[in-house]
Amino acid sequence: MGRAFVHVILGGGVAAGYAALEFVRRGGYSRGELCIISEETVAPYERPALSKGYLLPEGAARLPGFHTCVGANDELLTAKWYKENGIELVLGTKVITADVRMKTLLTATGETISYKNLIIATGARALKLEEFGISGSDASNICYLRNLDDADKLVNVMKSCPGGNAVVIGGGYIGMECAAALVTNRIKVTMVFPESHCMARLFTPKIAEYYENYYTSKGATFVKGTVLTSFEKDSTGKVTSVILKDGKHLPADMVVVGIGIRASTGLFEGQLLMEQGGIKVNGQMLTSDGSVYAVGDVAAFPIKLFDGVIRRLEHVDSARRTARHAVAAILEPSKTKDIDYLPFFYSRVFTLSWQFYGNNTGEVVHFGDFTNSSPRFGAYWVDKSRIRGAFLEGGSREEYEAISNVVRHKAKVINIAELEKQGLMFAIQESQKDLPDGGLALGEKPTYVWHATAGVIAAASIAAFGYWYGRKRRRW
Ligand SMILES: Cc1cc2nc3c(=O)[nH]c(=O)nc-3n(C[C@H](O)[C@H](O)[C@H](O)COP(=O)(O)OP(=O)(O)OC[C@H]3O[C@@H](n4cnc5c(N)ncnc54)[C@H](O)[C@@H]3O)c2cc1C
Ligand SMILES: NC(=O)c1ccc[n+]([C@@H]2O[C@H](COP(=O)([O-])OP(=O)(O)OC[C@H]3O[C@@H](n4cnc5c(N)ncnc54)[C@H](O)[C@@H]3O)[C@@H](O)[C@H]2O)c1
Ligand SMILES: O=C1O[C@H]([C@@H](O)CO)C(O)=C1O
Repeated sequence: MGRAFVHVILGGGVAAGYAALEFVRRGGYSRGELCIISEETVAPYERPALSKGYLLPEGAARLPGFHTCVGANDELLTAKWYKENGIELVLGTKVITADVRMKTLLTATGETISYKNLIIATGARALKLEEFGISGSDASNICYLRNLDDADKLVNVMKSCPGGNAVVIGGGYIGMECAAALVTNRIKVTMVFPESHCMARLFTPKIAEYYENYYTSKGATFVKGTVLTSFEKDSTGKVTSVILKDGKHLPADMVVVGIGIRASTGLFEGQLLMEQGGIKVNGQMLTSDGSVYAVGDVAAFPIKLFDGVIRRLEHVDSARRTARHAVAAILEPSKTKDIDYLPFFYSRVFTLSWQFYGNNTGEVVHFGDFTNSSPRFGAYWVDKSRIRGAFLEGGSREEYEAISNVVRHKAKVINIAELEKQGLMFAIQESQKDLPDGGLALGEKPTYVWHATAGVIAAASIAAFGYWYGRKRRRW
């Protein structure tokens, strides 16, 4: 007993939403031929909002305001939009087994759904402390953050302890963004993580120092280079303190845990080739099976810019673009080249905002002002005399565009000391080399605009003179 669709998108997160919009934009299906199956009970939404706008003390983001694809300044895809576009939303439905050979999916409700083309967009799940041998993280005041239910729990727990103590476990993206949100909600925050500095996956010690000093100035405390071993709880089972490896007790009215994710590949292990902890795909996002594609957090795909190295990226821009690419490959395979993706990560905490492009490999060259309270600083990563990665805090749209360009074009670096001196100007000047007339200051009009304007003024002046002279002659 079940339904058959031409295209099935398995998973209802960010990639699913962007894939659905691409199907509609390309008109590549008929009503009833496309469905999204999602364990979540709401239509795809911009997951990044959950650790930012959703946690604001006032004017917090709430659905339907952040359904996809508003995160990319595109259409708001509400449940009504899917209905209007003939896309079946099978929500609140977990797929429990997949049969790639038979092209069928079995849902927890006992339905078998068959497909011609499958896009796997199952994303990832948050790692639990129990997976590191630490029990008790199911307490009512311990919060993880992956989906809307988690975010609602986090908001409720936060509201239950105004002015209280929060311990944040993990110094990565979730840890940093939730810590900033907790401080903004006037909760006292202590962050605990095993590395010597925050965001160890991406930040240099110098960059990390800036953010740690900023957080400390906002009242946060860092306990670095250690891990928790257990929780102390009261008679109701609520956590009252976090016990660290060295025996230290951190008082806690609430705990937020952000210790990484695992890609949700389980349904397809043994059926599809895997790599980098994800489902391996080619430049068309096609898996080792000719009818199955994988996108977003779950997909391990070749990064052309890094000479085809297979990477699994856990970021929203990659989810959006790989999703669109898979739909293009399904609908117009002959016209769809291999994906040529420039890895792009970003974060916004407090009033700070940074962007990173490329790969953080090679020699690091820092630039800018690391002291200012309204900061503008960054770094380049240089490998074999080429820019491989670039980071900028507090840039303008044009400046972010400039650093993305030097990474995309692997800009040549002759002299490291010179690069350090030029700093951001290096990226701006390099980017202007591609513009007409050899370049211009940021925001200036290209010369050809001035030439054209001068031409129009000159022609108008000659015409006016001729008219006046003619009038004068006639009068005479
Ligand atoms: C709190 C938070 C904030 C973030 N902020 C940023 C940010 O600022 N910038 C950034 O670049 N990235 C950010 N990310 C990462 C970004 O959200 C992810 O990279 C992106 O969501 C990946 O999209 P996806 O569609 O692959 O997976 P997801 O968005 O996780 O969607 C997967 C979907 O599949 C469903 N699913 C999984 N298994 C099944 C199953 N068996 N049956 C049915 N449904 C299933 C899930 O319920 C979910 O709906 C953030 C992530 C989180 C959690
Ligand atoms: N702005 C963004 O791009 C953004 C924002 C939020 C989430 N995300 C994504 O969501 C996912 C989850 O983020 P995350 O912060 O959980 O993962 P992460 O990988 O960014 O950070 C995990 C952190 O957990 C800590 N850790 C690891 N093992 C631990 C242990 N046993 N005990 C204590 N601490 C431990 C480490 O400090 C590590 O930095 C990631 O894929 C991330 O890319 C991205
Ligand atoms: O990409 C994102 O989407 C949400 C929000 O912009 C949606 O409105 C958010 O906070 C991001 O970082």
